Amino acid sequence: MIPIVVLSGFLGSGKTTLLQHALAYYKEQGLKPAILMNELGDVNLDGSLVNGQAPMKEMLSGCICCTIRRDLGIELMNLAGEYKPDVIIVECTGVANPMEIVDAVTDASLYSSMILQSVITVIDARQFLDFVSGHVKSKSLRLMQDQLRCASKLIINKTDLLAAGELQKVQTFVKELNPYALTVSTQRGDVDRAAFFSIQGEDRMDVSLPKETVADTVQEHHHDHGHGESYHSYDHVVVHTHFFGQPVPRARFEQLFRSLPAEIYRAKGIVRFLEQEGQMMFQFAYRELEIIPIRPQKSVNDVAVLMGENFAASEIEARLKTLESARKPLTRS
Ligand SMILES: Nc1nc2c(ncn2[C@@H]2O[C@H](COP(=O)(O)OP(=O)(O)OP(=O)(O)O)[C@@H](O)[C@H]2O)c(=O)[nH]1
Repeated sequence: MIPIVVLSGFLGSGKTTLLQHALAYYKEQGLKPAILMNELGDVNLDGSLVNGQAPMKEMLSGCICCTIRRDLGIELMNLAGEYKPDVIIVECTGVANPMEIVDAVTDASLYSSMILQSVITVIDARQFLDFVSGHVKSKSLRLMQDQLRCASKLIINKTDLLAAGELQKVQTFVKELNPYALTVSTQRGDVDRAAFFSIQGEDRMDVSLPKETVADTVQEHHHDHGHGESYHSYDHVVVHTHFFGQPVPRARFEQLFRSLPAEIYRAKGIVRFLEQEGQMMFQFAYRELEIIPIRPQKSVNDVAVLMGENFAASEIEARLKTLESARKPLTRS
């Protein structure tokens, strides 16, 4: 039986950061992990963060729920067959409905030797608190709650971004929504690795979810897009991909992210700056921007992927284009 560990959590909550801890743990234990990543955009940037550490398959797409329903089981079996891993970690896109993933994994376990080990959900503590206290009006609160409810293990992450006293509030909300999960509060997903990633049988999640619950939730989250197939209702989520044709001025790039509309929760990508040599990876998660120099082993595109709720992609595109029209003054020696 190959145990399957599902990493769930809203866009930018810290799943890939947690995945790094999981990979380190399995390595220490002498275990061979494999990874299945599902990204919302059509470029997988998280993949480049874990490249080479474990065999990986990617499922890239726009309409993730359908891809998941159709292909997740097949991809899991391909991974199992090709690499004979000791454990498979599934990192789902931040807008995946975890119930559907649990359902797909349990389906796969019916006709192959796999078993759902755990569903680990990561929460961005700051974002969650803003959502539940109504500071941010969002359809995504419902999704966050679903992700939280179906977890067997819960990580309240990014506690460094909370003010004094706020952590307790988050913990109370979380406990109300899911009193059963093993719950910890962390910075950068730094959990007790054995407790969270162990693949011992006795630690295994009970997969016998009442079927009606799954069916109800799935049904509730489905509707017809008018092209013959049903998709879940998180279709208010917009993904915009922009490929940069040239380097951009760093200060204006940072300024653009400081002034993004609140509906854009998450962005990531690779960019070159006029003032600096080499490529940079940037990560924008709930209003925080990080920029890290990278040295990719193979050539990678300069690209920005932005995700959020119903934002005007054309406006963002225009702003990114304007950024690109800035030129470095020619210096002659
Ligand atoms: N301040 C702070 N930032 C964090 C913490 N954990 C992760 N981050 C940052 O948050 C950003 C998103 O983290 P990821 O691990 O890529 O999040 P993710 O859930 O994999 O993102 P998606 O795959 O896009 O949904 C990165 O810039 C991380 O460095 C934390 O505890 N505190």
